[in-house]
Amino acid sequence: MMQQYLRLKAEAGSHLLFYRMGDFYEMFYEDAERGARLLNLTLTKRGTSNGAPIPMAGVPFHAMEGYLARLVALGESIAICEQIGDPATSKGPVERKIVRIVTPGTLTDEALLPAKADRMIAAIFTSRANRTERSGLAWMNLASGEFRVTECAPDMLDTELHRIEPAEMLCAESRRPGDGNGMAVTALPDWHFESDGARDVLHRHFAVDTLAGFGLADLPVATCAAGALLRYVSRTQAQSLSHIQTIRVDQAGEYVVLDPVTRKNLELTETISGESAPTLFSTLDHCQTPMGSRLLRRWIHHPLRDNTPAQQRQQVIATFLSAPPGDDALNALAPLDTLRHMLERYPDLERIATRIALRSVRPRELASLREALALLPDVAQHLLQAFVHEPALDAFIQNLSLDPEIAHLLQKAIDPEPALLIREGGVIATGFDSELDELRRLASDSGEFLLELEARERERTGIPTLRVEYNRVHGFYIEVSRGQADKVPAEYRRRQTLKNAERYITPELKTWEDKVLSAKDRSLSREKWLFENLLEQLADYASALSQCATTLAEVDALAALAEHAQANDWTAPELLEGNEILIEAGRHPVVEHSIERFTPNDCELGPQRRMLLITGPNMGGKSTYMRQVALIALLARIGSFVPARLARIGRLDRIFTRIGAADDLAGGRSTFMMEMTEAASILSASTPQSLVLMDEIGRGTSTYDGLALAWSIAHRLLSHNQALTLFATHYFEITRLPAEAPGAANVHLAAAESSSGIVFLHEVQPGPASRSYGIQVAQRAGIPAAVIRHASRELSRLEAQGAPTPQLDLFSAAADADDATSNTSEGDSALKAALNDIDPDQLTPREALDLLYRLRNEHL
Ligand SMILES: Nc1ncnc2c1ncn2[C@@H]1O[C@H](COP(=O)(O)OP(=O)(O)OP(=O)(O)O)[C@@H](O)[C@H]1O
Repeated sequence: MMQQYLRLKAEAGSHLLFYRMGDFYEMFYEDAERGARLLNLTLTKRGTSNGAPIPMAGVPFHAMEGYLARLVALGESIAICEQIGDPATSKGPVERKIVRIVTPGTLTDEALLPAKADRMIAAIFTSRANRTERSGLAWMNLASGEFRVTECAPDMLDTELHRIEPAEMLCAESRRPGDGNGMAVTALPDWHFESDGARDVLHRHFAVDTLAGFGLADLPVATCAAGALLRYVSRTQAQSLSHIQTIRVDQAGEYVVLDPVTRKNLELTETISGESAPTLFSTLDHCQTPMGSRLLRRWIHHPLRDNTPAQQRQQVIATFLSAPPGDDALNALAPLDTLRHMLERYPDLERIATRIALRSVRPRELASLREALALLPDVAQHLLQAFVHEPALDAFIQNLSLDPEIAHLLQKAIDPEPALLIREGGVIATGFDSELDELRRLASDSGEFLLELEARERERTGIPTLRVEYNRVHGFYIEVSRGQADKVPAEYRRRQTLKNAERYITPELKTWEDKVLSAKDRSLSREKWLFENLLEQLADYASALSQCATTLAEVDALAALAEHAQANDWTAPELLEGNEILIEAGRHPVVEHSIERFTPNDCELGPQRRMLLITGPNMGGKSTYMRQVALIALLARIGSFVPARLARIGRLDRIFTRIGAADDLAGGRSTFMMEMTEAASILSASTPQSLVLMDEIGRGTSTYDGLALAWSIAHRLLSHNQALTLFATHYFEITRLPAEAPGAANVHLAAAESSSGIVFLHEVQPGPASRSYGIQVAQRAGIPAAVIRHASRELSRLEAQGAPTPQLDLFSAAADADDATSNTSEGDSALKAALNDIDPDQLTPREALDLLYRLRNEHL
């Protein structure tokens, strides 16, 4: 057996091997040690190898899913090996085979997948193409069948990976990145990425001779990544990947680029501290189905640059909101609410469709699919009748009309309440197959025959206590008490002797038993065969089903956005072609829920007013204001309504944020270094179509260095990048920038002082703030009164001394100073040389006086 194990382990490579033995999956050697440690299992021993005991650890087969989920969450991959031979007929160990490989990125099992997030697997490859270094990226959502590729410059790879958020990343062995960024990294042999081989894998899968039809002709590096990815994923699945039907190219420029820092700072789907709520997604996710939630999450991470698709979504939301409630009192729900109630009853159709394609769907999923399909016409009907005519809704209605044959087939084939697993039987409905019905009747119709036999035998033998019974070990038997045993007829054969009774079998009972037991076996295998046939038939509908699931997800996500817009008084933003952002009475979409009275604020940015310098006290609301502007712009770009009285949002290519940094200790970079790295990337990549958020740049170093840097960065953004910028700062000196540079304007968050301390008004007003109120804020934070008094005295002293205000243009000031110093030192040395040349003892008093005058004239 160990030989067989070692052969399979060699096949499994670095994956943990779950080796099926009876009711357990066992792990051996290092796998056992690793598995026991990760899963907290008892490590035992089995046999020896070279005299040393072999470590072993196992999990019960019925609990495998839970253990797999835990291992996958830890980034492990597992090869599952099953017994495929028949133990009764095998000589030596039963034949075993690796039937499935579970890796973090290739999950399709409901139990292992998060309901509200996609699990992607990606492959990256960087190589030279047309004399420039390019990075190719291919990614797949195995659970939905989505397969995409893109190419980018190598320095954008990290940004692209954060957009996709793969759970597992494949790379070439020789180009393994140092840090997986929380993803499980799997290195593959370099030749998997080799161009001809990769192309070949794709050609064979899609049964095509050229990839030009998919738009891959100009993406040679991405093609290599796509081939390697498809090869890897096929190996992990026992079934063909027939549901991967196409490959889509993500065009550069399709989405507003959000770098990893910005996704984090804006708390789109995760808070800065790593929680899942409150985030923009958790606030908006009123979806009724898991596939709707997943789509909404994808939308939030993929704001659109083009206005048209965003406007289409907006239009549907507006249509959902404009329909009045029904007339009759019984049906007083607004059509949107009715729609959402209908969606509530849908299972995860998207994933069921995939498991149909992979032939791994469970009987109960088919039952829920049957119920869901019965509801489809109602949803389509409702979309048609309750809302005004709208082209996008027409397309939805069309996609929701599936071939009725599939519902019909499920209705006929699947039992109203099917068993959990096909191997238990009880999945195929009565009436679907006459042979199965007959076998089932034979297998279960035992009651009457046995009663009749018992009555007949009692009468024939004259033993009134004679009983016909069954147990699993001995099968059917006739039991007679010991005292009556001498009365049994000659054809009774003894099966078992107990203390007080004898058990017999008769030829008639034996024949009947054989028939029943074999009928049971035959009915189970007939049922399994019928189920497999059914899956084959259903597989033909998998792509129509998945199309229908996508449509339901879209309807659900749009209905959720409509619901949120209605409940929170959001408005439809106007999407413009130019680069401008105009917001009236805007609110922060997440913070407005955690605060009783949120103060709305305006924002106006455009070609003539590209930068707002935002000042105001700590806690005044600067960060909230900046984030709310970015989030409103982002919401507009995903096609949602926005929290504002009015919003006009132009096209954006990127959103950048540089908001308070935490030390990147793991990456070995200090706060200041992080701050400057982020600022550097903004200065190098932002354009007039970018929205840039800069919060307190420069505060991580000494005052003058910080101020000088902040000033110069603001200046550069304004004059060179010309990006739409919100620039919050505590350096009041910078508020003089608008006087020098047109295109910048000062605003401040207002605060007032009252007898009980400072009051934050959270209102954005024109002009710079007059003071910083740092000491008042510190007082509110609970700094001891003695310290506050001391600080106030110190402040008055500094103000009285007229603490030097640094020159604004510090760099040129420094340069001037440098010049001055160098002049002085040159003068010094000339003076020194002149003095050195003098011999005072040789000078008359008159000559000494003349020399003194001369030196003064020359050197002062
Ligand atoms: N528009 C608003 N209406 C009501 N409350 C607000 C508003 N904006 C911010 N706040 C509240 O004020 C608090 C401080 O806001 P924020 O962190 O944005 O201030 P800040 O000026 O950036 O402070 P710091 O300079 O210390 O970072 C927030 O936690 C929020 O509760």
